[in-house]
Amino acid sequence: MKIFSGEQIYEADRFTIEKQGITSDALMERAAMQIFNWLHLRMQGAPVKIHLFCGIGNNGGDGIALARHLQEHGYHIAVYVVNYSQARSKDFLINLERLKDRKIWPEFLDSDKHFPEIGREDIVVDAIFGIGLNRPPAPWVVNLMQHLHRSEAFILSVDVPSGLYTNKGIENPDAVVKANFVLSFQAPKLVFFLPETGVYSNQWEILDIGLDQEYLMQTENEYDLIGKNEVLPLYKPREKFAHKGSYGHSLIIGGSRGKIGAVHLAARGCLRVGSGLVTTYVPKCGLTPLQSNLPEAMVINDSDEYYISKIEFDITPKAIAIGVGLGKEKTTIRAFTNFLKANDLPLVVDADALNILSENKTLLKLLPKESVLTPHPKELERLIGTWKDDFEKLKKAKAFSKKYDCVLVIKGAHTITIYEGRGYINSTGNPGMATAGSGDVLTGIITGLIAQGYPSLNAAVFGVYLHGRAGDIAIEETGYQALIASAIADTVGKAYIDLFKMPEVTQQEEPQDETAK
Ligand SMILES: NC(=O)C1=CN([C@@H]2O[C@H](COP(=O)(O)OP(=O)(O)OC[C@H]3O[C@@H](n4cnc5c(N)ncnc54)[C@H](OP(=O)(O)O)[C@@H]3O)[C@@H](O)[C@H]2O)[C@@H](O)CC1
Ligand SMILES: Nc1ncnc2c1ncn2[C@@H]1O[C@H](COP(=O)(O)OP(=O)(O)O)[C@@H](O)[C@H]1O
Ligand SMILES: [K+]
Repeated sequence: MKIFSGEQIYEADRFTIEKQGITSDALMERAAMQIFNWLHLRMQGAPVKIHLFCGIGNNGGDGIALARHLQEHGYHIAVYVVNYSQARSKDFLINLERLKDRKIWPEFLDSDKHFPEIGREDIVVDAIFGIGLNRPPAPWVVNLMQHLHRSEAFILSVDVPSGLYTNKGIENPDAVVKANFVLSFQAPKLVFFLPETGVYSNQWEILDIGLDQEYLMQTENEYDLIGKNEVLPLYKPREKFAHKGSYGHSLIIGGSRGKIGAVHLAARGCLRVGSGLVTTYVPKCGLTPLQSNLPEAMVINDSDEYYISKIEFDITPKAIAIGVGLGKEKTTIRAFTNFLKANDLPLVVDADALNILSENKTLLKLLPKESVLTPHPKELERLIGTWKDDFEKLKKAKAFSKKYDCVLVIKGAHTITIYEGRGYINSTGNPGMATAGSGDVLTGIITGLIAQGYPSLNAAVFGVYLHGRAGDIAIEETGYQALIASAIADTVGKAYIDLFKMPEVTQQEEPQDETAK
């Protein structure tokens, strides 16, 4: 699903209004109607008090129009205009008049002297600022936001949590509404997925307000949200007459004393994703545990007992993973450097191999084209330096990916894969996956996909999706806390099967055809 910038949404607005020959307030009416329907379906007329806090722009206009619909359906409402500016938008004013015509008189707030009382069981609609925020809110508006939070009422934000910019980070964490739910128009917003801003949108849903499909299809976007629909076209089916050689030989290089498990987990993910053959390359101490616990994987031993000291093998893998459990012994750094100088096979680089690259940046030039790098946030910082906010992080990540022609997989709650100036935001996964070794499993999965012939970018995007989906399916049995990395690997099969499951359709009563009786 495409994610658009603020400017693109405004442009889509203009385009739609012109092409469909409608007024801008008709579009606002659609938006308000959609929110009303959403709420009405869930509340069914319940006598809960709904407090609507409306700014003076179009976000506020949506709130004011929503208030009218709620009132018309008998809901118990209180409307407040958060009067932070005199520059009221045209459609806000139109809707304010419509409200007054129905004898609803909003309370105007313009200082923190008299904030209304809000009960814990009430509902707050936050329509203070939308995507038009362009400077910090006034201190009294910040106090109002805190007042909303203190009430502990359920907060439903219209379009975005008020106080979030669409194109830059947060200046003051108190100046953003923490929404329990966000109803966003037409397309998800990038801020829902970034770690600093995503925490303000606990849950979100998209409401289709009928913006022009042609515009939406043709407009080039920088970020995509990756779900089942996006990965299905990447999937490569298995051929009837295939043999294990058809699906690639993966080599996983890593491990050190006490960290052989990381290689086991990567190899397990690699096998489960379908790599035809998997060989691990580990120090001698890894031989017995690997052979006893993961008989499907082959083992090549380094000459050193505890650390990788020389990377030499006589197989020709289709893809190589390097770094899991590797450590940073001097001898290992030397071995890794010599390996990079000689290697031209596709690489997935993780963990300590990334840290070695960060400390020896000249080595980055030795990476084969389209190598996949899978840093978690700390490893990313070591690679690209610090950032002032998530937007700068993405900018730096794109520059880095371009400079070294690599696919950068920024791991997190919503892992973002960066390549050729574009970002692919993953939609699967859960907090149960914040567990030791889950990143190692991902490394193995991506490597196994490359070995099967997936191009690096597709392997990264698809691999991240499958890994997250496996985690989501696995927690149905384990819950968040008890999920462990090997279970993620072992559930990859179910994640594949799930790709081809149709979404469950709720049974709807067919309208009776009288003539058929
Ligand atoms: N296609 C869609 O998705 C549709 C979207 N719709 C809705 O429109 C919303 C966007 O509306 P919007 O452009 O009027 O901006 P909004 O966020 O209401 O801000 C109001 C104005 O306040 C100002 N301002 C900014 N910061 C400020 C500050 N700190 N303190 C004081 N003032 C500040 C700034 O104006 P300025 O003063 O800079 O001229 C700004 O313009 C969108 O989120 C959605 O809810 C639907 O109605 C229809 C279809
Ligand atoms: N809250 C979360 N939601 C979804 N996925 C998560 C979450 N926390 C971690 N993950 C995923 O788990 C993996 C953790 O990787 P990493 O930090 O390298 O762990 P390790 O080094 O222990 O293997 C990443 O793929 C990340 O995206
Ligand atoms: K809002």
